[in-house]
Amino acid sequence: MKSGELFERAKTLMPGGVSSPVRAIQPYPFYVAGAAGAYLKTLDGERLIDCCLGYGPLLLGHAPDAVRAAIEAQLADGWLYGTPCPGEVALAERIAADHPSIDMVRFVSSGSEATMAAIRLARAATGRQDIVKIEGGFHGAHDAVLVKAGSGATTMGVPDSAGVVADLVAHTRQVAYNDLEGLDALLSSSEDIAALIIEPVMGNVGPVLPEPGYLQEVRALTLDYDVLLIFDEVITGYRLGIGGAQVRYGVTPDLTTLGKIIGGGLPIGAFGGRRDLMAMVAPQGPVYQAGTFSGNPLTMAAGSAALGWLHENREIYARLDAGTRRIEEACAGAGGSFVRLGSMFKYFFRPAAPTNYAEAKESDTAAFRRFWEKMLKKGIFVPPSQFETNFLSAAHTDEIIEQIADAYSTCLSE
Ligand SMILES: Cc1ncc(COP(=O)(O)O)c(C=O)c1O
Ligand SMILES: N[C@H](C=O)CCC(=O)O
Repeated sequence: MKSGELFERAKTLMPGGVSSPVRAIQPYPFYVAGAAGAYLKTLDGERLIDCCLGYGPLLLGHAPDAVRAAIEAQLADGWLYGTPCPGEVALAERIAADHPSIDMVRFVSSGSEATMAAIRLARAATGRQDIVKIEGGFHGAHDAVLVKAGSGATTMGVPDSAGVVADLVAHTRQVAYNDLEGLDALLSSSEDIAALIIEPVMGNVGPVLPEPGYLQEVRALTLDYDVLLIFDEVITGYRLGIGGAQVRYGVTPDLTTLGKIIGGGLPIGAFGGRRDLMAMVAPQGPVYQAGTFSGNPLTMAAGSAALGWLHENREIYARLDAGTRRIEEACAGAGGSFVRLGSMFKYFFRPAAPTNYAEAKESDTAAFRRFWEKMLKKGIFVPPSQFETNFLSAAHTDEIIEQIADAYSTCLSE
């Protein structure tokens, strides 16, 4: 009950008692005393298998040796300089080499900052004002993208935030995922569209997967209408393999946003793209963007260590893909739908796998909540929302995956 007492104190000090809305599990969230490998240790003395993994960054699991060693080595040399550090050049080289779309990159401190800056850059480069986003796509918590946003905005039932200037969101147009006709109609309806921003695989309402050919056609349409294509790979970057969704699907956007995994578990974001576009970013160009903690040496060291490890251990992608397949098998016949891609997965309380936001929202969220509680009692922590993706990490051994599969099978049949 230590967590319950702490949450009571927290609620008097922080809105909802938390630092990010999705964490406000009712009646109270568990507080974490420590984390290692695939496990969280709660303040109440429980040991949980973690399938939330910080909402995606921890592809190597908690506190992996390779990343910890890099952080410790950097700690000895300080952790904030306010001048360039060698680590940012190394991480930029790695990211540019891995992503067909990225010639140059700017580091920021969160995925939200990355998408905000990428949109500003797209507007500046095209001289146009509107952007198109996908219904249910989540690109962080800044004004332009808080319209029909997924993640906590859907879970809490407030898809549009209070306090957002109506004139600004009037420039954010929406289209359903996997709807090419709708996209074509929207792009043809206006000459003031700067960019389409899209999670290539939707990660904040499930996962929801692209239908065959969808992303290729999105690229073709944006080229036809001369609209910039921004892939938001904050979740999918390095999660779906080296080079993320753009390599997996063979589609090269104009700009890419990254975050989560590239920081090795420390706060990060990045946006990158073609040289002619990135040359517009200050101080090289007129698009202002800045940050005290951007490219800080600690995150750069952690990020390079994580990405270096992934390069050396690429076999984990196939192993984790087999892992989510094993969990899928355990859910067969339970009446809902299982969606998975590599180490991303979700069981939807809806008979057919959703193809877009509207369909995902048809899921039985009360049934999800009952299931979530049963899983927690069995020692498995999955994100506390039907609309957040579950993850596996390299620390999830085949034995641990078997335990997860067993828990799914039992909790869904009870
Ligand atoms: C696809 C996507 N884009 C952007 C963001 C924003 O990233 P951050 O939480 O680091 O601001 C997130 C997650 O929050 C995300 O999942
Ligand atoms: N879905 C979000 C990011 O991917 C969850 C993180 C948060 O809102 O705290």
